[in-house]
Amino acid sequence: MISSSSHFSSLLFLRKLSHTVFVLFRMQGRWHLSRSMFSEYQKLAKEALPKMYYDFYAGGAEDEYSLKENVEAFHRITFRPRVLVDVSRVDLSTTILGYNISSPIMIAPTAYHKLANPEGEIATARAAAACNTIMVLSFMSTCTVEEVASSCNAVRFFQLYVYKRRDVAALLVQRAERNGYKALVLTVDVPRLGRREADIKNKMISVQLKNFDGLLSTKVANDKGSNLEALANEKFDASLSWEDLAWLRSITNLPILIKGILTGDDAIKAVEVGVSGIVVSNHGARQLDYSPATISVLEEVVHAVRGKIPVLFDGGIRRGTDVFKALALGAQAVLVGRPVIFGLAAKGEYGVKRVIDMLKDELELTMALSGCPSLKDITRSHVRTEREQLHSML
Ligand SMILES: Cc1cc2nc3c(=O)[nH]c(=O)nc-3n(C[C@H](O)[C@H](O)[C@H](O)COP(=O)(O)O)c2cc1C
Ligand SMILES: CCCCC(=O)C(=O)O
Repeated sequence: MISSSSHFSSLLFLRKLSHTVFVLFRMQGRWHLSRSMFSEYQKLAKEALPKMYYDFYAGGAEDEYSLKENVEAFHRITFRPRVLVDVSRVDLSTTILGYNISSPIMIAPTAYHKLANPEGEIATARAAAACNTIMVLSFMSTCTVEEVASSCNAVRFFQLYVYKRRDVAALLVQRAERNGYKALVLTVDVPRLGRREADIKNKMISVQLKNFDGLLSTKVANDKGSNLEALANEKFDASLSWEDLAWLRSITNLPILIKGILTGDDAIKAVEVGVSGIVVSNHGARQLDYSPATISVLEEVVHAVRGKIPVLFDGGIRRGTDVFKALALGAQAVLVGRPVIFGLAAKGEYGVKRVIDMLKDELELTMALSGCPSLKDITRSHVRTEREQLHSML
């Protein structure tokens, strides 16, 4: 059904498979969603994608307990807002490893963007540049390190998996360094791939990745289950350990961040081996099911690190209020995974930009309503965790 209004040149009411009704409206030659909520982008992505790809992007490991918890644990944290603070200007800008970005919302490394949109990681990188934020390019990207580097001037970090073929990892690190990537993000929570049951049922494909052309084959084709799982279990080096950080440091001058820390103990080890930062992450609940919701362990990690290195955070960020909560509990910035992919699948580069802008707008409003004109004004006492709520009832 199409109608028009005095405000918008045209309106399109859509009734989705679920019971939600929302409105697409055309303004200044572009289509916009009336309520640009994550769930609406997720629905659009679901409709746009073949089931196999949607399930790969959306899914988690086994019972998907952690997948739900990553999101729901945020719902159990409430605010302690302050009033009568001048919030006529709210400043979201920050600095990560010395790079200025417009807000503390970065793009997490996620594999296979061309399965979501033909432009793949190039579209995502251009959106990152337009939003003036940092994109972490996945080791398993479908566009090459060089293609993404030459597509835009976004500050880019490179995520690293270490294959048994260490020479391949070393070569990719050199290529990233040569092409202006500013840091390495070593992902440490995939000695083997988690059991993702939808991918097993769908026989998820594993395509040849251009980054590895002439080096090794990443294409697996059997019909025994997830080809991606077969690939990871064949190629990834499950012997990788803390000692190997010395090897990594010996082959690069880039700062190294470790992604996949969930305990204070491991955070202390990360500080000891001299990395430049850590990312508190359970890999979007795709690896070890029943690992804790990441927001529930952030504070433990922050305490262990004692301000020695920056702590970044990912997992379950769907709203600006979630970003605020993570910052209040000590994160320097957050990374978002699925929201970016759903934006990309629904509307390409524009969709990624919209998703990031939506989170930024929501964060700005949350800061204004909590009495925080800048990020440094956000403190631990602006939130109330579930534990604190339970204590106050005793
Ligand atoms: C489809 C998909 C692919 C991913 N691929 C990678 C990857 O290649 N490397 C990596 O370090 N993390 C990968 N991750 C994990 C993300 O970097 C991030 O930890 C997670 O998505 C954050 O949770 P969120 O999706 O709830 O924002 C992937 C996550 C998803 C959903
Ligand atoms: C084989 C690894 C695939 C990318 C990844 O890290 C993920 O799907 O979570």
